[in-house]
This record gives sequence, structure tokens and C-alpha cells, in this order.
Amino acid sequence: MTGLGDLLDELVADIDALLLFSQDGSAFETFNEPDVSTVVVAKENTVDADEFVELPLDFTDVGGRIRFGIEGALGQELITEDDEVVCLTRSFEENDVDTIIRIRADEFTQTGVYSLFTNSRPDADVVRDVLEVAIELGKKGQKGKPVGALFVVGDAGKVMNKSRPLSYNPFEKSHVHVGDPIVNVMLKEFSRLDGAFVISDSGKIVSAYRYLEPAAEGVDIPKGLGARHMAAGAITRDTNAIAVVLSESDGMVRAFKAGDIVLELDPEEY
Ligand SMILES: Nc1ncnc2c1ncn2[C@@H]1O[C@H](COP(=O)(O)OP(=O)(O)OP(=O)(O)O)[C@@H](O)[C@H]1O
Ligand SMILES: [Mn+2]
Repeated sequence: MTGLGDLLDELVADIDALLLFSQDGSAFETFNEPDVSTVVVAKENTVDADEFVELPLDFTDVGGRIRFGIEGALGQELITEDDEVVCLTRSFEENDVDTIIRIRADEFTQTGVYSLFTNSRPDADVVRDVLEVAIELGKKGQKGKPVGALFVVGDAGKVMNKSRPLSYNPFEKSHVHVGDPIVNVMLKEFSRLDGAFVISDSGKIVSAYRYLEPAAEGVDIPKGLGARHMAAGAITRDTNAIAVVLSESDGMVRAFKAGDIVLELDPEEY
């Protein structure tokens, strides 16, 4: 067992910070060491940690979760780019902590996933609620068939000015918010038809069926993605909105900010 013991020793030698992806009190007690800064990355700060990054989603994919934690810790200046960081997290749902990963904080290019939630026009919980609707829609489809959808969130006045209606707006006189259970049913129902949903900073559904006409110069989206993704990228460059797209063709959920894809999730994994 010495080889294995040495490997574990090397993994944790001379680290600058520990990222603990758990809100379990006993895990915090066990791993919180006086001379290493311990950052808790979890949905809630139940352990009352001084250094805490809030996870807005479950991030079933370990890489995506770690990326979010590191970007969050960098964003809050809890760690610096040349820090050696150990992440304790889980790979299997049944466990709390079963995985140890060592990485330098600047070892991967930041995607901006943390700032999608924290430094965007819309409220963080609105962004999260929209992502959850898109994920759920992607999992179930519409009556078993794959469905696509485009949600433009935040800076709604400007988004409305850069778009036009494709049909009557079923949300014209309503005051409903994303996250209300009934609204999620409505959003799913209306996603069968063309165009985008426009949602305000605070989560009010402003419109369905909008055809977006943003300026598209300088928007560079991966080959293979079509008009819906192009419109999503472009509107987030042309306004301060963010966009969430569920692709009908590959089933992925992608979030755009300032013209770039900052998050890519597979609903099947949720
Ligand atoms: N500018 C736009 N504004 C709003 N909706 C749009 C716009 N362009 C396309 N869409 C919507 O996206 C749908 C799919 O278009 P298209 O196949 O070109 O996009 P895509 O990026 O390939 O998306 P998907 O992966 O879902 O197929 C259209 O039927 C339309 O409802
Ligand atoms: Mn397509």
C-alpha cells in the first residue's frame, strides 16, 4: 500500500487551498485544517464556513462542478490564479465525498460560468430557475418528442426593442414569474411554437414568440449550431441579457453571456 499512500501524500502536499464540495458538518470537521484555507462549495452554507461559494445547480458533471467552484473562489478572491488547489467532491450520487482532484487554479481557461450567476443583469435565482426549466424540458421533451427552446433573460426592454412578435403574446397581461410551478407548465406548453421567451431581470415572463433581430457581427458560435443559437449568442452581445438554449437537435442546454457559451449541460444527466 505504500505506493498508494505516497500518491495521496503527494496529492495534498503544499497546497494553498482546499475546496470542499459538501455541506455535511462532519466532512467539514474532518477536512477543515487550520493552516490550509478551506472553501466550502455547496448549495447552502449550513456549516457556517467563513469561505463559501454558493452552487446554484447540482452540476452532476464533476468537471463542470469543479470549474464552477474554482471560478467562484477566484471571483470572490478566496484563492489566486497560482494557487495549488485540492478539490474534495463526489462522483457518485450515493456518496458525499469520494473523489480527490488536485489542480492549479489557472490550469483551465475560465468560461465565465460563475459570473453567469453573480455578475449578470438578471437575479441569480432567476438564471437558476430558467436553467432548471430548460433542463426539465430537455429531459422530458414535449409529449415524448425532443423540443427546442430559447430563453432570453434580463434587460428585457432592450431585448423587446431588438425583436418582433411572431404571434400573439400569451403573457401580455399576466404577471407571472419563472419558478412558479404553473408557469413552468406554461413555458413547456408554449415552447412547441417558434421564437424566444423574454424574461425580465426579476423573472417576470414578458413575452413568448419573439423573433430576435440583434446585430450579429462578431458573434462566433461553434459550427453545427444553427439560427437559434446564433440569435442567442448575438442578443447577449447586443444587450445585457443572458440566454439559455435547449437544442432540439442535440438535446443540450447551453447558456450564453456576452456572445459566448459559458455553460453546457446534458439534461439526461440530471
Ligand atoms: N432569430 C431568432 N429568434 C427567435 N427564435 C429563432 C431565431 N432563429 C431561429 N429561431 C428558432 O429556432 C428554431 C430552430 O432553428 P435552427 O434549427 O436554425 O436553430 P438551431 O440553432 O440549429 O437549434 P436546434 O439545435 O434546436 O435545431 C426555429 O424554428 C425558431 O423557432
Ligand atoms: Mn437546427
